[in-house]
Amino acid sequence: MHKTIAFIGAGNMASAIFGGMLDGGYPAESIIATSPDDTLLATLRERHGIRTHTDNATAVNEADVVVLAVKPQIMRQVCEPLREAVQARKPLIVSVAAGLEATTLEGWLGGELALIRCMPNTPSLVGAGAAGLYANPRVDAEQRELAGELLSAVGLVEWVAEEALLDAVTAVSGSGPAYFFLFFEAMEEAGVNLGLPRETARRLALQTGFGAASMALRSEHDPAQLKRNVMSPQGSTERAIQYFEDAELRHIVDGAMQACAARAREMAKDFGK
Ligand SMILES: NC(=O)C1=CN([C@@H]2O[C@H](COP(=O)(O)OP(=O)(O)OC[C@H]3O[C@@H](n4cnc5c(N)ncnc54)[C@H](O)[C@@H]3O)[C@@H](O)[C@H]2O)C=CC1
Ligand SMILES: O=C(O)[C@@H]1CCC=N1
Repeated sequence: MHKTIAFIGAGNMASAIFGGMLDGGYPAESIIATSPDDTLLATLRERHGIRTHTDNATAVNEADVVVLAVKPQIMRQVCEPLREAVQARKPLIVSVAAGLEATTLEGWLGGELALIRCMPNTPSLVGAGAAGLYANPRVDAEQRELAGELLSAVGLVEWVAEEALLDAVTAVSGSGPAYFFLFFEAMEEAGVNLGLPRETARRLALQTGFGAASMALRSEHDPAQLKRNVMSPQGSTERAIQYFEDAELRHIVDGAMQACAARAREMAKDFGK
């Protein structure tokens, strides 16, 4: 018997998760999505056959698991009206919101709850997600297993022991897809500058990213060794890697990820009031 999962908010992240779950065989009738946007909900019903509601409390009343997937900015105004429904039913709560702390969410939802904070990413849509999960002390072993199972249907799941580490997960994998998309954009542009047709440059860059990640995931060698294997002595790769090192790419990556994690911490303050 599949648990009924209600996604409160049916945007990019929620649809990436339930889209991946549906592809993995999760029954459409066990998934509910909510949004104030009727047109979006009609599209989701048509495309996926899932159930939808414009009223969030109605969805909570039917759910075993409630996934909070609205923007952090509006989380409070979405959670507070759900107090009664949530406290009556006590479903497992899973928040995918960046920054917002478990105790803040419990407060908005009217008191102590089994709550899992999850930092997923959008490649969940193609079953290649990577998510960091933190369970508050009220989550029991069965709920932990359930959340792990749901998210592992759409990719890698890594549990973290301390809630604060979710800000680091945000910097690595939550926001990470955007870094790679930026890199692909830059590689495509450079390929065009070198004379390739844009579509060719794009396909080659994307396939190379996919190939490098697939290979590294399966290899017994670490990425540093795999990189050295591509660098023939006095060859072309050596020049490119030297250019990256001289331009302090590692320092740039570290700075960008520090900034990302710092913003996640700030968001807890800005939107957690
Ligand atoms: N986009 C990403 O790559 C990631 C996003 N997240 C988190 O996921 C959450 C959602 O982000 P996105 O999906 O990107 O945003 P989005 O803007 O695509 O989706 C938000 C959805 O909430 C709906 N919504 C607005 N008001 C609502 C209400 N009162 N009740 C129910 N639904 C309502 C909107 O219709 C929209 O479909 C955020 O908290 C973000 O921090 C986490 C990891 C990655
Ligand atoms: O940019 C954001 O705030 C969200 C969290 C991780 C990815 N997107």
